[in-house]
Amino acid sequence: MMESTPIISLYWVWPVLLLVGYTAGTAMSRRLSEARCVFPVVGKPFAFAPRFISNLAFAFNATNLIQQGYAKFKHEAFQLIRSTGNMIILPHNLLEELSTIPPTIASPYKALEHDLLGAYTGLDLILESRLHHTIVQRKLTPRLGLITPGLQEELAAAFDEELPTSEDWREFQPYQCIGKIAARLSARAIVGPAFCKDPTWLDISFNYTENLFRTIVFLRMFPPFLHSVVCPLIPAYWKCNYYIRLAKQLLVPRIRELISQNDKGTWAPKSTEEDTNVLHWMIDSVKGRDRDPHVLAHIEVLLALASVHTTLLRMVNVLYDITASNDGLVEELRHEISSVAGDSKGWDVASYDALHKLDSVLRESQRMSPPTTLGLKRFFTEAYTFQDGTRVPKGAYVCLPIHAIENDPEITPNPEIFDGLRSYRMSKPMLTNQDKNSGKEYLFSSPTPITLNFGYGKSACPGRFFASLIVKMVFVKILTEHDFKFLPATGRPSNLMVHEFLFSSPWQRMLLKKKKYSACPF
Ligand code: HEM
Repeated sequence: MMESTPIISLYWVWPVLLLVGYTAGTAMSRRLSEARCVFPVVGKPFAFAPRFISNLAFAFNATNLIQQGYAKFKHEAFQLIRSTGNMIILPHNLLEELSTIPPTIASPYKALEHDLLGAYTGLDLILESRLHHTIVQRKLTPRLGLITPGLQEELAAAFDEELPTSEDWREFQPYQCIGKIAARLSARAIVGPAFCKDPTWLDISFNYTENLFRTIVFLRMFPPFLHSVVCPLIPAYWKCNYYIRLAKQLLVPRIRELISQNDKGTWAPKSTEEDTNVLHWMIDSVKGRDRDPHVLAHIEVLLALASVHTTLLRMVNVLYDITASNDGLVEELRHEISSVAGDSKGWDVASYDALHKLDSVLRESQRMSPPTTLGLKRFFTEAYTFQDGTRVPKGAYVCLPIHAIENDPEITPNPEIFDGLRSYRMSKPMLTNQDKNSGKEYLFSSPTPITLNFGYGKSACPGRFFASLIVKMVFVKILTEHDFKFLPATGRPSNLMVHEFLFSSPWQRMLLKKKKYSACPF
């Protein structure tokens, strides 16, 4: 399912394009962005470094540059340079105000579309349709209890098919195996049982994202005015478009059929296993321009983009983090699962909510290995002056250094140490409280002023509750049915950092064996 693509096929073209692009781009874009902002620039390797050198420095060293900027300008804004324009990095104290500026002025989705080069990757649909957001927020999240049994069934089948089942130690590649499991879990919720085992859908839902990131990582090496020239030369770009076409071929006939039945009043989703999925809810609720089978199929691909690799990254990192911790954490998590299972009559969505220690591990893992080191990304469609006088010009791309904030020793003591039960210890005194919301601010799925990986405020990730559920599901299963360890003489692999993104090595191997007796509660 997961192929590796050589990004560069016409190797001689690249040096020529780089040279032409950078010569022109340096002059143009410096004039465009630096002149408009008064904020200090961080990340120039030397005083008169041309823009392309600063862009390369950002591509290969972004995390350190952001950290340096944060250390130097903690309470004021600064700029970082990348090929697609300068970024204004705001100080933490502007978080509350930034998160309440209406999207018509500070747009999160224009920033996302800009980041993921929407015109080339198909992501520009999010500027026209917000259905992917509303459907997750209004339909999927309130129905997590309803879909939990189906997800558990899918997970059990995926474990049997994708992980080694031997009771002796066997090598496996966590990214590859868990990638397939994450794709199947997301598929069960997004496209439902009719398509969730379909190899074509699983291929699309995994490889569209892989190729999207290959395209943007490569394209961002070039100034924007060269993107339309460079793009057709990148195989990953063709693949992105191919996967969107393939998704339409696969899903459109079924969507068309259901829309027609829905229009005639002969079909509406019931509470059956078959109908409990995002695709069916969308068809039933969508109106106007979005009621187009091609748009709906495209939105399905965007939902796979939003959910598969984000949850995969968390699953793989949690596995590495708990394997690396030699303080009895794994046993403590197993004990928590068995005591929650023992205390409750059945195993349902509430049981996952009761796994406070596991929740704390997820949150700590995301603090140390987030998907991106920058967050609260906003594109300003008009100039704006913050209450403290910080002025952002029209057309500015603005964000917060969330990884630096969360790992600031003044906010998180000993931030370099993975302390799986850090949040659990803070929430524990409140857990006995009768108030259901008590301790909620320490949850993995709760954005707070110091935990910003899901965003913050109204535009925070609507899929975070689903993400929390399926990551916990995977760990309940793996902890109760398997033992795992690193290969001899190896340890926790480092994260791969490119631009502001953190990736996980796809080739890493570990050892896994199935326990003789399963204590899995589902
Ligand atoms: C650990 C996993 C995940 C992380 C870290 C994550 C993170 C984020 C972040 C940072 C945003 C942008 C928030 C902002 O604008 O400030 C976002 C948006 C979003 N996420 Fe997630 N997410 C995760 C999982 C999911 C899942 C599983 C789904 C779907 C079921 C999902 C669906 C979305 C959608 C629909 C948006 C809105 C995009 C837009 O505005 O166009 N996410 N997510």
